Amino acid sequence: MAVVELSPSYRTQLKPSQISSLSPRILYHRQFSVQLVPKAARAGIRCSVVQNQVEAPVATPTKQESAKPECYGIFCLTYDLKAEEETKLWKKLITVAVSGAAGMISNHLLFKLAAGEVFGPDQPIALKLLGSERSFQALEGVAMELEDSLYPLLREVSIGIDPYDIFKDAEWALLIGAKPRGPGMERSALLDINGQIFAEQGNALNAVASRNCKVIVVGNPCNTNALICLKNAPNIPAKNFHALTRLDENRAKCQVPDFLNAKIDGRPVIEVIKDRKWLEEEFTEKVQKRGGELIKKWGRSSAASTAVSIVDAIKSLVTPTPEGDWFSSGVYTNGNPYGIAEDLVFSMPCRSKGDGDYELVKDVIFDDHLWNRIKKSEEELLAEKRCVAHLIGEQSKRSAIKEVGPIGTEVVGTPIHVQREPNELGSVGDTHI
Ligand SMILES: NC(=O)C1=CN([C@@H]2O[C@H](COP(=O)(O)OP(=O)(O)OC[C@H]3O[C@@H](n4cnc5c(N)ncnc54)[C@H](O)[C@@H]3O)[C@@H](O)[C@H]2O)C=CC1
Ligand SMILES: O=C([O-])CC(=O)C(=O)O
Repeated sequence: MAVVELSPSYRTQLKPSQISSLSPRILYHRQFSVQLVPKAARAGIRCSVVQNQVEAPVATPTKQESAKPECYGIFCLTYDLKAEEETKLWKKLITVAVSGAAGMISNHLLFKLAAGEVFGPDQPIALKLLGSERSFQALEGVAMELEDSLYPLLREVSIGIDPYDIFKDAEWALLIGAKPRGPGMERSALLDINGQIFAEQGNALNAVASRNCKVIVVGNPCNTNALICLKNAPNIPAKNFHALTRLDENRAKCQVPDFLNAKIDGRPVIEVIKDRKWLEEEFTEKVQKRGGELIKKWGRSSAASTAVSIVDAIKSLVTPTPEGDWFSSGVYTNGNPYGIAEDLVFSMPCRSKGDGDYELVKDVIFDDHLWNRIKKSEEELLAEKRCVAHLIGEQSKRSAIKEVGPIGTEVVGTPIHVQREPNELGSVGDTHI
């Protein structure tokens, strides 16, 4: 393989970290005889590799370009892919923002995103990573590991702690950054700590993200955090906001799928598994308590399986749902067919055409047992909503806006101002609801 020598003048344009990480990437791209164009681009520096040479770059920074946040290390380079047949077929670059990027879940997720496991092997990706002040060094570590992984599809990485920088033009925002619960805690107890984060990030998305940005809220309690987020982002359709409830679907499937609607060998589960008590009590409770049980064992909440469920949740939106199937996602209840209170984020059966959007499945069946549990979840979410009235209430930009639901229903956000009662969140369930 040819070794590329960087000219001294080129080196002077780069930070030491960039120089040390340049060669492997260049060598990699050399294998495909790709022309390199450093994304100096941003700073106006250009160079190309032709026959083992790197042209000395010429720096021509412009005012507008230098105002942009700097991308990380080797990712300050982008490549002109003209020479590469395969990459000619690649789709247009997408920008994915991830908050809590230095945390446990992201540590699994980011590498799946960069590898093409989520958006596909022909989808180049720019990752914009949001951390907190405390986690900034760790965030740099994450970016270094992404560099070292040499993912061809990963075209850009930026890191920062200001959501207004990091969410700029984001087409997907995966909001993971939030405090996890510890052993013995209820998820709803995180509301006081985490709710504010999602109000701020909703505001930032509203100001700078793509107008059709798809948002997946993971930080707990994810349903109510998603509600807070969407209420603070009225410029983005409420339908674009999801709470990650997919982990529970996956957990349920690993025990036994939805026992009323699912089939085993073409026969309804309840005909095959006759033990109704097990289905109603043990099965449901097992799924419900799974997160807490794992925290007891690990001392921290699920990370790898959560990352997998985020991948599943996104893939369900970007690939057509197979005939007769559906997936679970926490979505805004705006004209829902199941009679769930409007103006909540509630897990619903969804289908997608693969365009990032979804429609609700209207004919899922419930029995009294399931219906009672659903109603308890609804009560719990209504109580959480009352607790965050100050984050979604009168100050909320969206609450003043009349929205038209998917089936033409007009819904007006109705802020409720109720003081938090100490035991109001006495939780009935432990599932993402
Ligand atoms: N919806 C679901 O199915 C699941 C949700 N979760 C939730 O996901 C969240 C994150 O979990 P982990 O990654 O395990 O936690 P973690 O503690 O490992 O990582 C969280 C990261 O977020 C950062 N952070 C905190 N505030 C931030 C802010 N305002 N902006 C950007 N970053 C910020 C922290 O510095 C930390 O690096 C928790 O709230 C947890 O309860 C966890 C598992 C499943
Ligand atoms: O239980 C938690 O706090 C984390 C989580 O949401 C889960 O594992 O389901």
